[in-house]
Amino acid sequence: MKTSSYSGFYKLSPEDRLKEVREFTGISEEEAEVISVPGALSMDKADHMIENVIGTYQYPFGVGLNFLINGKDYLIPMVTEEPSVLAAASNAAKMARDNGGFFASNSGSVMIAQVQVLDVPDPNGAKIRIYENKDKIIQICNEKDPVLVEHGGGMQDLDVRIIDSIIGKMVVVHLKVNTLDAMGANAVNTMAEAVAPYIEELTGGTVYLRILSNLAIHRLARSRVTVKKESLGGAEVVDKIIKAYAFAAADPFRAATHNKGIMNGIIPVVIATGNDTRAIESGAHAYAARSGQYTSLTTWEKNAEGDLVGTIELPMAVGLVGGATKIHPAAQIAVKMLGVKSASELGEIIASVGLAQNLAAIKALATEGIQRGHMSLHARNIASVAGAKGDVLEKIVDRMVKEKKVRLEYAQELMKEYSK
Ligand SMILES: CC(C)(COP(=O)([O-])OP(=O)([O-])OC[C@H]1O[C@@H](n2cnc3c(N)ncnc32)[C@H](O)[C@@H]1OP(=O)([O-])[O-])[C@@H](O)C(=O)NCCC(=O)NCCSC(=O)C[C@@](C)(O)CC(=O)[O-]
Ligand SMILES: NC(=O)C1=CN([C@@H]2O[C@H](COP(=O)(O)OP(=O)(O)OC[C@H]3O[C@@H](n4cnc5c(N)ncnc54)[C@H](OP(=O)(O)O)[C@@H]3O)[C@@H](O)[C@H]2O)C=CC1
Repeated sequence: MKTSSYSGFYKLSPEDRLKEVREFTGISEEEAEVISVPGALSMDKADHMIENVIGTYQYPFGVGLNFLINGKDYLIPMVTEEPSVLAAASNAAKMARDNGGFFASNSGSVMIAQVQVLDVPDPNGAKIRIYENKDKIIQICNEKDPVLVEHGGGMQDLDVRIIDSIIGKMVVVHLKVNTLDAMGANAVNTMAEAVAPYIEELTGGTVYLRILSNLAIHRLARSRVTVKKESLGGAEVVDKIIKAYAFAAADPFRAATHNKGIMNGIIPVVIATGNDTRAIESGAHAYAARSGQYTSLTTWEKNAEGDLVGTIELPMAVGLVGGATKIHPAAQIAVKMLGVKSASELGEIIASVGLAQNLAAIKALATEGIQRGHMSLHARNIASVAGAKGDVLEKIVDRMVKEKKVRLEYAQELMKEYSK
């Protein structure tokens, strides 16, 4: 495998796929074993990750193909339980590839920590006193993380907000911290706790919560793609995709499902690289609702040539140091497979996968419907649950898809028929 583009990859055996992946990514035989041999996460490691450990739990690990992002080829490590997701991502990346793939960027890696102050006698005066003493606040925070500062990060700026609430006015300080290659939760929470007494001194109030915000508006990942109308099946398909997008942009009921389709691509990469899925989900959905109405995380429009232009922008608090990324052996292989040099680069890739995933889903929805592609792959799941293997499994899948009866009872009925 010389590039991330590989037609018919899915027809290979899992062993042959891994050989191809090794050739492209340069992972060693021992590293490959970490993902191919069950039990890579030892009980000892697991016991150090969470509490009350009694075992480990496995998910399939696959690769998204055909991705070209900022002119570089990537094989995307994806861990998910849902059939058709990797096929769909690879499918969209293949269509995008014909026209240069994805172009991604980011807004930097600044996280927000919130310090909530109550019972402030003069909130407006307190706000200005906090701004006046910004340098001292920065100094107190940065003393807590010399390593981050040494690498060029640390607290850089702050915002002060006065919020009306059911218990009266509260002053909320946003510490803006460049956490570089860390997701940053631990780093910013430590700073927020350290600076709280000084904030109380400045405001005359009482500090309550000191915690990061997952609405990471200063840590956005962005990606765009232009797909030739010919790669999509013609101008009519472009129009249909734009109509599908218009529905999501206008209606929160549809936007929730549209964005779920985006997360179908995003979360598997977040899991594979050992990052925090809840942080990414909450950030994405809060960002989608920032105008007051929950809406689509992507946009789709037509350019002057009639080709389809898609964009995505969302908070992307992922890290390469800290969290599970540095503990889970498979997460380290996933990061190595990507060959990423910074957390921002990882964020750009993840946003591009989300955009690709959305394209595949809405193209299917706007044309033939989701069931043919999705259900034909889901059928393999159902046939397997019914106990089918090998040739019999393939025959049962074929029958269920052709007869449009992808149901467990029918798979069981066919199982009986083929076992006679
Ligand atoms: C499923 C496909 C890709 C079939 O699509 P197709 O047109 O039958 O595919 P194809 O045979 O023309 O193949 C095109 C490429 O797709 C990939 N591909 C094709 N088949 C496989 C496979 N078996 N295993 C791995 N990869 C596969 C592969 O890269 C292949 O290139 P090739 O290798 O042939 O050069 C298409 O129908 C599709 O993209 N569907 C979208 C499916 C989807 O979005 N699934 C997510 C679950 S549904 C959901 O949860 C989200 C949703 C829908 O509700 C979101 C929303 O509402 O917006
Ligand atoms: N609301 C939320 O989302 C919350 C999430 N979490 C969890 O927090 C975890 C992530 O915390 P995080 O702070 O990222 O992890 P860590 O605290 O483990 O790692 C970050 C630290 O690594 C050190 N470091 C070394 N090299 C670098 C570099 N190049 N760039 C940045 N930092 C570097 C820094 O200093 P030093 O060595 O001095 O530490 C930095 O503070 C996740 O597991 C998440 O689930 C926790 C609370 C809330």
